[in-house]
Amino acid sequence: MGLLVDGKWQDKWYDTEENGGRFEREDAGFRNWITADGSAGPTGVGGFKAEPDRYHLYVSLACPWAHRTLIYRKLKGLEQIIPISVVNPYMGENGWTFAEGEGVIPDPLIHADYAYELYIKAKPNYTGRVTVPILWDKKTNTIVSNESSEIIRMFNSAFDDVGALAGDFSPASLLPEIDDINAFVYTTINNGVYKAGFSTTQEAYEEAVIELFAALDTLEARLADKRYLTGSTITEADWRLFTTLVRFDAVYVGHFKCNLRRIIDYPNLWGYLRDLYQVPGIAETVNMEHIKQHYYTSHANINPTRIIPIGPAIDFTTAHHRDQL
Ligand SMILES: N[C@@H](CCC(=O)N[C@@H](CS)C(=O)NCC(=O)O)C(=O)O
Repeated sequence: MGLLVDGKWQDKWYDTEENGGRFEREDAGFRNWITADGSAGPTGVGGFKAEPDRYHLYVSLACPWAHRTLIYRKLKGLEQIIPISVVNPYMGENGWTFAEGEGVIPDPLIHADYAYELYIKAKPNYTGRVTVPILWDKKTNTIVSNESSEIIRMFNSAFDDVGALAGDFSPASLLPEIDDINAFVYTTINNGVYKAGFSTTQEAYEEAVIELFAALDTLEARLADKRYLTGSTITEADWRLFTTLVRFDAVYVGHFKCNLRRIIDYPNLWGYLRDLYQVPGIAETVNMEHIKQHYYTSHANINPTRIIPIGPAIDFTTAHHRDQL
């Protein structure tokens, strides 16, 4: 685990000392957008037109942020249009690597051993953390974006005229509501589990866990009479919540000490999670081996023995009956 400083790799864990033991996530460094006509998106520069076989996506199957992009790639039928590479689940002193392992797909473009090489190739003096997902442009040899929330918005519509499947998970009419839910879910849940797990003081940990479970309680109530977060259709808000929920009982309860309750203890959230998991194509994007291996072996300060628990035995495929709502 580390970061690049002026294009040089440094092996360093997150610094929580300045914020009373609190983990603070750094903003992503590459924020351009692929658009249908190549014009600039909401941030960054233009020049990234949606074209088949121009872009490459680097992901970790363990990472909840990268998982969002894999879900959209699947649902929008972008598999032929945007190929992927998959990093090794173990993130050690060199950060993410393409070291051989089950499920790893090496980098066909610059044949990188380490993900940080892609960042240096894109920007030789890059300073910042080396995170996945990474959306790469083969034409200009650079990173278009390393911000998952923006990559999924691109995947949602930019490729619609070049072979993507129909489907809009952030329709204009629901966008304000989706954005509100996203902001709440990001702070309290998506990033909340990390704030709990990476905190280095009791106070910071408790603050995060209490906020996290209050948020889960709120969503449990919301999902009592709504099949999905905004109502009867699946939106981006659901997919963004899904990638955290699907990891929760296997990893966040034990490894990140988010253990007031499990997702299976919440009848509505548990049914909702199974409902989303059973959407065609989604189960294939969930790799529980990579998920468990990554967390339990990569954070030696949290789990020094690197023992991976064998449980819990969870079955995401049982009937959910949420279609009756
Ligand atoms: N804001 C980014 C965050 C991505 C992120 O933090 N990914 C994690 C993996 S789950 C990572 O690569 N961490 C490496 C590090 O922080 O050094 C996004 O949503 O795309």
